[in-house]
Amino acid sequence: MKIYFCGSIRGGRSDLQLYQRIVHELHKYGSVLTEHVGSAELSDTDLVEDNIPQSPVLSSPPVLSPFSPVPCSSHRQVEAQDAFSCGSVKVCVQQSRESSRFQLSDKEEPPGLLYHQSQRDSDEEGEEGTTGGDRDIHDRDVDWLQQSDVVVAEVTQPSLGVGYELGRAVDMKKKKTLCLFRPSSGRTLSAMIRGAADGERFLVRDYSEDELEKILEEFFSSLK
Ligand SMILES: O=c1[nH]c(=O)n([C@H]2C[C@H](O)[C@@H](COP(=O)(O)O)O2)cc1CO
Repeated sequence: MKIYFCGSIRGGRSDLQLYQRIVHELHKYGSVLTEHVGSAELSDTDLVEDNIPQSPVLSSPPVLSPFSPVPCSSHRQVEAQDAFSCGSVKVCVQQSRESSRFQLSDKEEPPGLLYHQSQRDSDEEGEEGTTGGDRDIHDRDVDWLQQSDVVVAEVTQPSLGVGYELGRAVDMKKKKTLCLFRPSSGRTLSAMIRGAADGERFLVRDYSEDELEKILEEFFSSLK
């Protein structure tokens, strides 16, 4: 069985470790065409001190100093001077090489407040060194999508690429698709994904990480 796994790359790599677990698990059921989605080489979550987050609404950056890492796989906690209240807040920030972006963690993120670094050139992100660049990545992935027997997507971290792949998969009439979403993230899944669920060919499953193996087992045994 050929499995196409979708997970965020340029959309943000905060779920990388989970993608690795999913890819590992999917190997039990077939060959995973998009193994690279779980590759640690496509991410770099090290906090670089000269890349201090800047608020788009402030003339000077908030004062941030590195704080000891919290027991959170993909974020670091920093203490930040809150320029709005003049108080001190603790926030989790994330920076990945793919997005060059700092983002407040899901749990602590006030609505609409994100600290962004400017994006790097797109050819520095995702799969580097692909000779034909983004065109080759796109064409190869659409080809793999067509070849695949099933699509499994982790959709908690929003990603344009994953959304696009799922839209294309819906149009490939016999493609069975499982979308996995973690409500514990505090996010709300796009209506364009949840609303596409038909309970048969396109499934959307809310889950927690400890249910992963069981859910995949159920999904793949339902295909037999
Ligand atoms: O370098 C890449 N390689 C690649 O295969 N993709 C595909 C696979 C992923 O499921 C999806 C991720 O999209 P995005 O990068 O917009 O988060 O797109 C995406 C990129 C970068 O956009």
